[in-house]
Amino acid sequence: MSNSAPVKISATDVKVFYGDNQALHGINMDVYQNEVISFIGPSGCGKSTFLRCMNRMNDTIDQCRVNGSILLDGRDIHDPSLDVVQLRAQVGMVFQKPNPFPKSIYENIAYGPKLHGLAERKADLDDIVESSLRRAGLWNEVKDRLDQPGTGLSGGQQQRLCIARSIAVSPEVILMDEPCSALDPIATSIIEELIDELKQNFTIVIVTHNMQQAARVSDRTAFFHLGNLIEIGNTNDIFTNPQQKRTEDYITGRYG
Ligand SMILES: Nc1ncnc2c1ncn2[C@@H]1O[C@H](COP(=O)(O)OP(=O)(O)OP(=O)(O)O)[C@@H](O)[C@H]1O
Repeated sequence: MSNSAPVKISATDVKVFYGDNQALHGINMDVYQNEVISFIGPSGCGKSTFLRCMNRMNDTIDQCRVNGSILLDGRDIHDPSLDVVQLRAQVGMVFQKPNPFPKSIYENIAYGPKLHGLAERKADLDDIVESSLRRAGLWNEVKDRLDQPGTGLSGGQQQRLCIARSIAVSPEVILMDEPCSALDPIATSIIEELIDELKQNFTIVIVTHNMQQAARVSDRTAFFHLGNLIEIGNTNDIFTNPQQKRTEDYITGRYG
């Protein structure tokens, strides 16, 4: 990934507190448009907390306080005039455990576009449902059973349904919090291939515990430790020639 790509998200001195416990100690990071960037680091180092800062999902957690600045396309996401529902459509999120709504496959995808007024006619909605499922690589598997419950799909299919659901509201960034940790190796490799295709159109930030996955899918990798960003760089450099001893210790399995 060339660092000449436009900056999509710019975080400056981001600090996060859960009550008295400080989880992030001043994170500075630019995320570039159409890159895949992985966050790695030992459990509890703040990867998910920082990911959730990017679409203000931490607002939903009691006691959680975020300081610092996060710009999306140059605009402060904490600006009081910003519509947070709109922000979460622009910066979508896919969670560790697939979480389809208890509705039909069709309704899982159609819900967001209806909420955001993206389709005036049923035919427009049908188009969004089909194109989202196609882009998530799921259309052929579900096109004959769109009226059946999303929860009846396999785990890997459910995760692709959740990715399709986030695509349906035309996001620019997709945040993925360990999206494959509940999936078997085949479903995992399908999602990894999908990430590779999605980066043509979206910026993707992924938290993963699986270092091989970070190495396979991401252009850049960021290593976190104890609430600090220790090192960020091209994935190949981070894995073959890390500049910081703590990064090297982690990727070589000396701790964590
Ligand atoms: N909802 C919460 N309430 C209180 N403290 C929290 C909450 N979520 C995270 N924390 C704390 O913030 C710190 C960072 O947690 P976070 O989940 O961001 O780390 P992580 O690197 O994503 O960990 P993991 O890899 O285990 O998911 C930890 O000390 C954790 O206990």
